[in-house]
Amino acid sequence: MNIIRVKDVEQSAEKALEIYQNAVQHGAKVLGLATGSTPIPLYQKLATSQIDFSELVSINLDEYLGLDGEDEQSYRYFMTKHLFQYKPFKHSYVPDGKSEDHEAAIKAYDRIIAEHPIDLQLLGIGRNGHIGFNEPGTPFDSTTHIVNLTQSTVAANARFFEKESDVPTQAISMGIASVMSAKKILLIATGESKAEAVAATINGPITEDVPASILQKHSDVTIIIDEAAASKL
Ligand SMILES: N[C@@H]1[C@@H](O)[C@H](O)[C@@H](COP(=O)(O)O)O[C@@H]1O
Repeated sequence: MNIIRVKDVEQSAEKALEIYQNAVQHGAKVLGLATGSTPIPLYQKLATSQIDFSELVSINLDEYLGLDGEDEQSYRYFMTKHLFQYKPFKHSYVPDGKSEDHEAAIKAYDRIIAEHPIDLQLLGIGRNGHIGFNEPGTPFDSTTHIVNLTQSTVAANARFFEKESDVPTQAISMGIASVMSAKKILLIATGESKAEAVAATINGPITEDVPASILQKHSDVTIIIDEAAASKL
């Protein structure tokens, strides 16, 4: 694991931008993307950068179940708002949260991942160590699947909704094995609320109780953390 400690959120985004510029210059064709508040400063820098994504494919980690791409709370909408409207990709895949046939949507997404091997996978991390929507206890060999969100995750994501009861309780998420199949992984964590999850991910045992701890087994992981997120290392 390559740990990059930075002073603050601004520096985390600057460092992450360098990694994207380098990856695209070296031929990256498929970018695995994440949502949540952590990647927003990076997306702002990518949106105003000189990088051309029009020949690249993006594959998002997850989507709430029951929301379609036009719903302002959906992750497809989030990605369009923060990145795709400024920097269109050749194709941007986001799991289908509105499919009537979840099994078909899951199989279709696994096929997309198999046909478009991810060169650089961006991750945030949940306060409980989840990656994507892979909550604690998710098998490390999981591929795309339907997840039941923990109360901690629903509460943490409620800030984007009118009220907590509006937060979907299920999602469709790339599995941990899907994430680990990426050639390169970049995890960004900022803020005190992630300090415990970061410490468990970097120094803790590899356990399904902390989904991100599996990253210790990946050959090319970079973790960018600010001082607050590094405070329990
Ligand atoms: N599905 C997303 C994750 O991909 C994200 O990493 C996490 C942390 O979000 P934030 O960066 O807002 O703390 O929230 C959600 O659960």
